[in-house]
Amino acid sequence: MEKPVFVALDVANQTEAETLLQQLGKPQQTAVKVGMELFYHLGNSFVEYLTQQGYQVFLDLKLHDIPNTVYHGAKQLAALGIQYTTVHALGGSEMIKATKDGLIDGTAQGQAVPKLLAVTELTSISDEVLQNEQNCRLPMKAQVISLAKTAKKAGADGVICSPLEVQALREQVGDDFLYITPGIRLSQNNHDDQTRIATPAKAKTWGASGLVVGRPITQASNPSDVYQLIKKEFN
Ligand SMILES: O=c1ccn([C@@H]2O[C@H](COP(=O)(O)O)[C@@H](O)[C@H]2O)c(=O)[nH]1
Repeated sequence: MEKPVFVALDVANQTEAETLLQQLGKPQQTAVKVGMELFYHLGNSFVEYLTQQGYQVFLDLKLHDIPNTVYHGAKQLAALGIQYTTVHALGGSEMIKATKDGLIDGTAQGQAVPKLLAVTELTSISDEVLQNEQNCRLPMKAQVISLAKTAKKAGADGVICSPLEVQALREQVGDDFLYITPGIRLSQNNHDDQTRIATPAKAKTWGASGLVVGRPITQASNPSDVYQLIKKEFN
């Protein structure tokens, strides 16, 4: 089965989102990620529109709050018919478990429960920031592995991490877990605000379960060509 390459619809409004979707191709062959920019502007209705059109939808709101609040928030999100959503692993095992419970309780009977991905360390975070600003005593890879183990025990279906960490995660956390990786750049792209990056080919070699790609596609002169190229390189 083809592994998903989610296009991050990080655009300002519905017109821009629809233009991009038209360029990307058939909904049934397109996986999209809705993040805070579009969701805060268009809300649930656009997410429901995407699921009804047949897109595979990853709603990336990175929940991070007390367990009771994320439980009720996740319950609302599950009703949208999405396939994936996110919680911050740094919020701890009770928070992750509450998010999962909310997703289960909010999913209509007969529907699949959205997969819960726990964000480990954001791919924009460097080793330096991890040590000096987060005051973390572990190096990046060990910190990501530790968060992934916590997330797995708490019931998450996988993690968001950099491709740079996937090989070690597969060895230490297992193959029965999803490793979805943003921080994807083609060799000719600049890094933007990302620090832990890799090409789609490297992400494939290291065992990523799926990719998230934003600006390399959305800011390309031909987004469809770049999307197809990345899908081919990764699968
Ligand atoms: O650690 C993380 C978690 C989420 N993201 C999201 O992925 C895309 C990446 O966009 P690019 O333009 O390809 O950099 C974006 O929506 C982020 O919110 C991430 O980058 N890192």
